[in-house]
Amino acid sequence: MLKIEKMNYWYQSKSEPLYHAIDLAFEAGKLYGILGSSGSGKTTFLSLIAGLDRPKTGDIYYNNESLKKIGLTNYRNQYVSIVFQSYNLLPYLSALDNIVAALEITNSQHKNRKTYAIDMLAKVGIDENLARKNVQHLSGGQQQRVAIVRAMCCDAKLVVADEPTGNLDETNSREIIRLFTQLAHEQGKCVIVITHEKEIAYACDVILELKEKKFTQVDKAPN
Ligand SMILES: Nc1ncnc2c1ncn2[C@@H]1O[C@H](COP(=O)(O)OP(=O)(O)OP(=O)(O)O)[C@@H](O)[C@H]1O
Repeated sequence: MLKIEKMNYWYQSKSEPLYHAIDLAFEAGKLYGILGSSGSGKTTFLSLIAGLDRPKTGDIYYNNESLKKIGLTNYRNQYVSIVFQSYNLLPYLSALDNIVAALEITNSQHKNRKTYAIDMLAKVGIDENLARKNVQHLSGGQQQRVAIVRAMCCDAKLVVADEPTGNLDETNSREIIRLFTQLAHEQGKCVIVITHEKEIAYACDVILELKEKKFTQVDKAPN
């Protein structure tokens, strides 16, 4: 689904590139965990594959089409969903209205967007009563579930998440990873999650570690 060829990036203020030219591929239906020490370039990598910034060299292909050709705005609107550590929900709106707004922005074809949003929220344990509350009154775990429902409802086949469990306790973190696994295995999406937590990474189908400017696949420890 996503192919990265000879990609590199550097910040103007830094004297050297962040990576050795990256060649990497991500498939649909799989959950990927990305590990790496602080400052290794994980968030920058995610912003490049999410189309928030452009590689300085090399290219990224979505279903064999270059992002340069697709256009970054088009790519972000249609093909990719982003889940942040800080949830990034629209404040002052209810969970329900957050989902309906996302369905409107992405021009979802669902006939009754409100009913669809209520059904989807119920699937992650947010009942209608809770769904009608201002999101700021929900707990961190509940807000992150709303953010994941937003990714689930949109047609985007690629979901990228930056430390989605960073602010959550163990129980909520497990639940979030379960939802990501569902997105990959049941909805056939390609889900790429950056995490500091080894347990989260080990729950993924493929673990990649960014170390010394290179991505290396990490073998899963035997159970
Ligand atoms: N806007 C920027 N301008 C200049 N340098 C930056 C900028 N953003 C990040 N950097 C630097 O680029 C390097 C990679 O940053 P990045 O945030 O991608 O790393 P990370 O692996 O996600 O780190 P963390 O795990 O701490 O979030 C770091 O040295 C960081 O200081």
